[in-house]
Amino acid sequence: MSYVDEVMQRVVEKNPSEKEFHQAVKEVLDSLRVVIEKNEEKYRKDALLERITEPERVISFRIPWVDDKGQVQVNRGFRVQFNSAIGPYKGGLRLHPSVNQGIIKFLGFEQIFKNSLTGLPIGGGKGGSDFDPKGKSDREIMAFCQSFMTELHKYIGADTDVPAGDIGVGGREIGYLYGQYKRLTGLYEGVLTGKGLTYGGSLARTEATGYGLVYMLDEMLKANGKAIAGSTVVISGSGNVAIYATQKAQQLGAKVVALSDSNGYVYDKDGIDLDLVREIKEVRRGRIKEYVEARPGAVYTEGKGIWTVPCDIALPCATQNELGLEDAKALKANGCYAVAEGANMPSTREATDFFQENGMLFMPGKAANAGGVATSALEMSQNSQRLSWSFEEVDAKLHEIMIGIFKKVDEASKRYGLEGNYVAGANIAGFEKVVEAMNAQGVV
Ligand SMILES: NC(=O)C1=CN([C@@H]2O[C@H](COP(=O)(O)OP(=O)(O)OC[C@H]3O[C@@H](n4cnc5c(N)ncnc54)[C@H](O)[C@@H]3O)[C@@H](O)[C@H]2O)C=CC1
Ligand SMILES: O=C(O)CCC(=O)C(=O)O
Repeated sequence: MSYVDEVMQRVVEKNPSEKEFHQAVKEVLDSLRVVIEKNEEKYRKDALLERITEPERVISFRIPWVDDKGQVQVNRGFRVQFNSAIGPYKGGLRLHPSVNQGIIKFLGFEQIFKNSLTGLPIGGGKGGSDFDPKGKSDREIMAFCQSFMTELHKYIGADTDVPAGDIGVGGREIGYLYGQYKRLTGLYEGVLTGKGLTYGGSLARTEATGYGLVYMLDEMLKANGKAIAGSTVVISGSGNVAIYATQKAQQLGAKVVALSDSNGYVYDKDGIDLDLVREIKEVRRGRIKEYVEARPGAVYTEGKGIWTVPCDIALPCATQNELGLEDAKALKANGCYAVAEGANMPSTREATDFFQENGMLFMPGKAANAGGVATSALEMSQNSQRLSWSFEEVDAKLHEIMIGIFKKVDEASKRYGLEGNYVAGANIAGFEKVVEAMNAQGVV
């Protein structure tokens, strides 16, 4: 059996029931076959793949908090500190009822390679809880965040592990988490990113993941003789990533015709009114179906199905495995030629293979959505310098970083004779830097 297959088998045996983690590891290891085969014995002797697929540390803890009725609730919290070869652990916190150890491990594993691709000194980590923020009052959100940080603060720090937002964690939650960290430690330091602008946040971090996704899309299209201007775009989700991807795509001349949330999707043939979406989602914290109340020309459909809306470009920006094989086929049948992932692992392996086997351009999340974490690293730099850069300065750096990531991904795919396979390019280029750093630091 090849070394890659052996390790894959062991990952499944050692982590039963963590199916998203298996999926993420398999995708990376399959891409790395061409690299590993060149020096299989050395990698095997160094147990390199065993080390890279085993988190340095998995922390799991109880989060008790009191709801508005006076009832004590108990959630489970996680922080997976996956790999610190190239810098302090860095990655978001997710609050969603689906969160479990396998999901946090898949996200932490992806984060290692994504963070490596940014070119910045950040290792991979991820955390979260099965707490459901939907329908909770502000006070309940604060009580939960304070209890979460009461445990988490023991394991994080500005130079050791720097969490940020992810699904269910935005500016409000980061504020409550930061306040509690400061209260417990007495430290005013850049221990979290995505902070508010009045207490150490960076301009353009809110926009960064969505903007970065569209900058990456732009590079991929240009390299393949196409352009964003004049295209029709479908974007899933209506949270942080989806909103700012919509904004940048519109600025570059695209028409975004659909957005969704976990209940259903809206189709607006005249183009999405983003101010209205922001009012519903960012101010009212409402549901996307409220959109059609103010835009009678738009149509709301309950349930899945957003990928049946005809488009040139699809940007999945909601959650993992939201786009399966049948969705991929529907996109292709309706003329879609490019997919770039704003979410982490939103396309199933079958869908990804379909895109690649059917001549569609496909950029995986770990390259396409790296602008968020890259700008978090820029927030860390500003915190260390005790300076704040202008929006234009941060945005220009983000743009440059996304262009750089595209070049690395493209170059790595070509070096292995896999031109146009950006999945392989991203995994290989991300892996190479981490491995070099791991080798330099000995058996750790
Ligand atoms: N916020 C960031 O900076 C980054 C986020 N990401 C990824 O982007 C994705 C979206 O994250 P955010 O926009 O930050 O979160 P968010 O909480 O602001 O928005 C999440 C959106 O996805 C939808 N959603 C969640 N679960 C769903 C489900 N099961 N089915 C359909 N829709 C669902 C929600 O309704 C919401 O519209 C996630 O995969 C996240 O890991 C990736 C890189 C950075
Ligand atoms: O900004 C960060 O540190 C993390 C963003 C994130 O969670 C991600 O890249 O998936």
